[in-house]
Amino acid sequence: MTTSYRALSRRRKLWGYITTHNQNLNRQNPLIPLFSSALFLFLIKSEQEKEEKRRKMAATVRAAAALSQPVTFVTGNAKKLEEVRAILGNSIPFRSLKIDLPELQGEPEDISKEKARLAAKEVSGPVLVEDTCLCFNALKGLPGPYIKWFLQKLGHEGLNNLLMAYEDKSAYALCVFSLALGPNADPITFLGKTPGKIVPPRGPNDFGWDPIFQPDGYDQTYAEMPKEEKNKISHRSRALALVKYHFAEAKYTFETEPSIQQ
Ligand SMILES: O=c1[nH]c(=O)c2ncn([C@@H]3O[C@H](COP(=O)(O)OP(=O)(O)OP(=O)(O)O)[C@@H](O)[C@H]3O)c2[nH]1
Ligand SMILES: [Mg+2]
Repeated sequence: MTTSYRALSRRRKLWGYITTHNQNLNRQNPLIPLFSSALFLFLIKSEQEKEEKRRKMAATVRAAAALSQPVTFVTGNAKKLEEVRAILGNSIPFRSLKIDLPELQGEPEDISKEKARLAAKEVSGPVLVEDTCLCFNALKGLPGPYIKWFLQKLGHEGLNNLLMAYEDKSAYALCVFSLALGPNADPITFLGKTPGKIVPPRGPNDFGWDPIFQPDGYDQTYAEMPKEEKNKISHRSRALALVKYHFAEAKYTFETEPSIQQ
């Protein structure tokens, strides 16, 4: 076991103190040298234990930050991947894998976390997934995570019709990213939300419900906006800003070469 310079000099000081005082005290009580040596050994031992603890803690932090491979973004949705690539650029080394994972029913965060657990098992390494919801305030947040199926069955017109009986057309787009550092790690979540309203479809029809969602403060729907504009204010970019911040703080290192974006 190696000993730090700080610990050695502390020990030298302590021994110096004990021997100087011993010379005076020895004359008064012959048991004092024995007692002071025991005290010295005790202090050294507890110092060694403290150092051992410090070393273990540093190793744990290093192990937590060392990932077996770059993060894999798992999604079955090519449009999502396109946006994630555009938003992240080269800020985080990641690769992608196209799997349409089964999805749990329930709250958005739980769905996203469970997706991450499944993905991490598939990949046997660190993964990033996301789950997107479109929530209508008049319907207390529904369709929410079930928007994919509502959109498939009802289309843009049907989604507008769901709100026909309500004056309140407000809605919000919610994105929940989950990062699992490995198959047995508890996923960490990052939420991004953009408020807006549901409108009759306008703009190109190339991504989901973009044509019927008009973000607050804008005259255009997501679909009508230039991609760069949507990526500045979208639910996805807001969640990814938190993901980026997390990576900057965590300073992960990779055991294999972090080849950027496959
Ligand atoms: O107009 C849109 N603008 C968006 O920004 C957006 N993001 C997602 N979606 C759609 O909303 C549902 C989410 O379901 P979802 O999160 O389960 O995604 P998914 O199943 O397509 O992919 P994934 O789960 O494999 O990642 C799916 O129908 C997606 O196409 C969007 N539509
Ligand atoms: Mg899905």
